[in-house]
Amino acid sequence: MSKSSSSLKGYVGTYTKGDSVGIYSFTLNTEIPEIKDVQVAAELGNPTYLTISKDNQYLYSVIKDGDKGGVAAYSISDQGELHLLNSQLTEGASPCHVSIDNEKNYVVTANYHKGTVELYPVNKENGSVSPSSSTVQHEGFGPNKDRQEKPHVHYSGFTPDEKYIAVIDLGIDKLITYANNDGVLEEVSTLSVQPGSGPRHLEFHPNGKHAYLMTELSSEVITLSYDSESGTFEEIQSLSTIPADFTENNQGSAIHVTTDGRFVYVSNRGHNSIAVFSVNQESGELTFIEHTSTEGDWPRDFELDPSERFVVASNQESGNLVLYTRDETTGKLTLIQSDISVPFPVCVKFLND
Ligand SMILES: O=C(O)[C@H](O)[C@@H](O)[C@H](O)[C@H](O)COP(=O)(O)O
Repeated sequence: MSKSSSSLKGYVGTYTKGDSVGIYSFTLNTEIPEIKDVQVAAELGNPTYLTISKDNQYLYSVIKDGDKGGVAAYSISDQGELHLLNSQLTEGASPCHVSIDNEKNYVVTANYHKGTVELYPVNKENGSVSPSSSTVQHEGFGPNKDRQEKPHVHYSGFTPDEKYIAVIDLGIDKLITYANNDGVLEEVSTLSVQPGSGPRHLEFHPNGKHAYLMTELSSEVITLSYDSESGTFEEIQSLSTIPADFTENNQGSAIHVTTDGRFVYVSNRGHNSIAVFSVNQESGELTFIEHTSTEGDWPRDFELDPSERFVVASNQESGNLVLYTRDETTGKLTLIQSDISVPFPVCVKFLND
C-alpha cells in the first residue's frame, strides 16, 4: 500500500465499551476521496493506542485482559489483516500509549494509572514482545487535586535519532528523557512545565531541533528546543489551543507535525476542534491559523495519512471518524466526510509508505 496507491489502509484503536470489540480497519480511497470498509481487525480488550513498525510488518497495541494490562503484538499480512503473535501482561491497569523504534528493537509503553514507563525488547525473528526488561515508577504529584494526585505517565516515544526516549507525565507536569542502556531505562534529564498544565503528548519537528508538547489540563501547545546530544528540552513559547472566549470544559488531546515541518495540528476535546498552527522555520515558534470543527464529540486523536493530503479525526464519544483534505500550502482543513461509524474510537494509524 504505497503512496502512489489510491487505497490506503488504516487502523483504529478503541475502548471496548458498547459495541466495540477491538481494533478496526478501514480503507481510504484517495481519489474519491472516501473512507469505507470499516471492519473488525482484531478482537481484544481496550486497544486504545496502536503503533505500526516502519516496515509495516508488525502492529503493537495496548491491551487490557481482565485485571491485567500490557502489550499485544500482531503481524500484518499483505492484505492488511492482523494475526496475533503474543502479548505480555502484568497485574493492574493497562498502559495508555505505545511506541516502537525504527529498527524494531524495543516497544515502550506509558501507563497513566500506574505512573510507570515500561520497555519491552522485541523478538527480532518474529516481532513478538518479550517480558519487560525495565520499568520506571514515577513519583510525585501536582497542584490539580483531581487529576494530579499522583504520577500519570501519558506518553512515551523515541527521539528522532532514537538515542533517547521522551516520556510525559501529566500528573507531575514533567517531560523526562531516558536513555536505553541495553534494555534498562536511565533518566538523563527533566523539564518541568507550568504546574497544573498536565502535559500529554509530544511530537518533534523534522529538523530534530524543536518539539511541540500538548497539555491536557491547560489546553496549550508548548514549543520546545531540543538538544539531541544531551537529550534536554527548553521551553520557547506557549499558546492556548482554544479561543479566549471559550469558557466550557476543554481537555487538550493529540498533536501532530507535518513532515515538511510547516504546520502543527492539535485536537481539543470539549471545544471539539482541530487547531492549526504554522511554524516559523528559524525559531520554531507557532502562529495560530484556524480552528476546524471535528463534527462530533471528544476528538481523542487524529492522524495525517502518509501523503499528508488527508487528516482523519476520531471522536471518542460520538463514535465517528471524520475525513478532511489538507491544503499543503495554507495548512487549512476542508471537511469531506463525517459519518464514518466506529464505536469509541481513540487513535487512528495508517500503514507507512
Ligand atoms: O485522556 C484523558 O481523558 C485523561 O488523561 C485520562 O482521564 C485518561 O484516563 C487517560 O488518558 C488514560 O486512559 P486509559 O488508561 O483509559 O487509556
